[in-house]
Amino acid sequence: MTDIPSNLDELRERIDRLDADILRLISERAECAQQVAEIKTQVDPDAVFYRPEREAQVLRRIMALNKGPLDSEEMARLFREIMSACLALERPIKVAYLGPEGTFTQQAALKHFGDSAVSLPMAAIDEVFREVEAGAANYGVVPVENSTEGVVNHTLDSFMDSSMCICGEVVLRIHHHLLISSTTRKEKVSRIYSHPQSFAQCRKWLDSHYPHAERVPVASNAEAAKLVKTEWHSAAIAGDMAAKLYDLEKIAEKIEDRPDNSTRFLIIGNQQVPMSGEDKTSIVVAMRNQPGALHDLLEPFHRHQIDLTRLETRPSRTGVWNYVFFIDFKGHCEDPVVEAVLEEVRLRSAELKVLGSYPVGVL
Ligand SMILES: O=C(O)C(=O)C[C@]1(C(=O)O)C=C[C@@H](O)C=C1
Repeated sequence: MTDIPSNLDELRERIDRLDADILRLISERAECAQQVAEIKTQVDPDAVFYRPEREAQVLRRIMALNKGPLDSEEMARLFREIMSACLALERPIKVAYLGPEGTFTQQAALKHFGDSAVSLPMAAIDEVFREVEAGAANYGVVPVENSTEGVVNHTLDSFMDSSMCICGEVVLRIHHHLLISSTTRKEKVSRIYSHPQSFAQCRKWLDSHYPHAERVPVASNAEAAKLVKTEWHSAAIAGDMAAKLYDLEKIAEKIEDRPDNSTRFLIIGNQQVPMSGEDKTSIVVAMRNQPGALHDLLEPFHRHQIDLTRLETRPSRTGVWNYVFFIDFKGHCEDPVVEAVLEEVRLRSAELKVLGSYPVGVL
């Protein structure tokens, strides 16, 4: 590295020069993205501009190249925003998410697509699916599992009736805060609003700090934050986005019982994503109703040493006491080993649907 001056004025001059260089380089990068868009449109008039596999590769490369002093995740977040702006220049994209505004799902959507994506709040998970199916949004973001509370059944069920596929995943650390408005009397909090999952994730903390407060479940954390604005004796449990959106004060931060509390979200769309080098595949399998069927189904994964990352059971909608399995595993469906496993599983099951292969969440 070149010598860094120690005097404040000189340092600021140096920062100004570096900023001018960064500006020039970002603009040059944006011009490249515009040319990429031109080539994509020449090759295919219905080209898809958002390329999840390429974005994952760019972010992984930046993280591997980074030598500090900024943390690799921090650096990747900066590049996430640069790519988001470049993509918006190529073709702005619309992303439907489980709303209202201020939910963790919106936070996940912005984490994955960056601030330049247009995000559209939907009232329910199946509306997110419908919005993307109808073409009103390019992609959708829905929660699928929480490390404390388990699976989001609505999301799995929606896949059974939909032709949508999975184009990506994003994992968000969930931090809950106890929030009040400027009119709330802190010492008089007798009612707390939140989403049932958030109550469950903060149960122990609430039992020891607010054992007598009434816990009122509402449809979302953002809804809880909104209600608190008008009540002097109420508080809400919600995240940073809702706190900022409704201008609420945090009287207790990170009150979740488990410090590793996180939620995984899926990106849905209608595009098959090529290999990125580190991928996952999600399938749904209907099983024949016979002894040992589940063992038979999983055996090929074991034999080919494919890592299962999740196995979830849901009742099938087509027959009483029939079940379907949602299986996630490491690998891409275009990989010959995975192809062979899927063929074997297909023969052993009543029905198999590949929901998608997609890059393992980078950020
Ligand atoms: O490589 C591409 O296909 C691009 O469009 C460029 C770019 C980027 O900025 O790096 C932008 C959007 C895509 O989602 C992926 C990458």
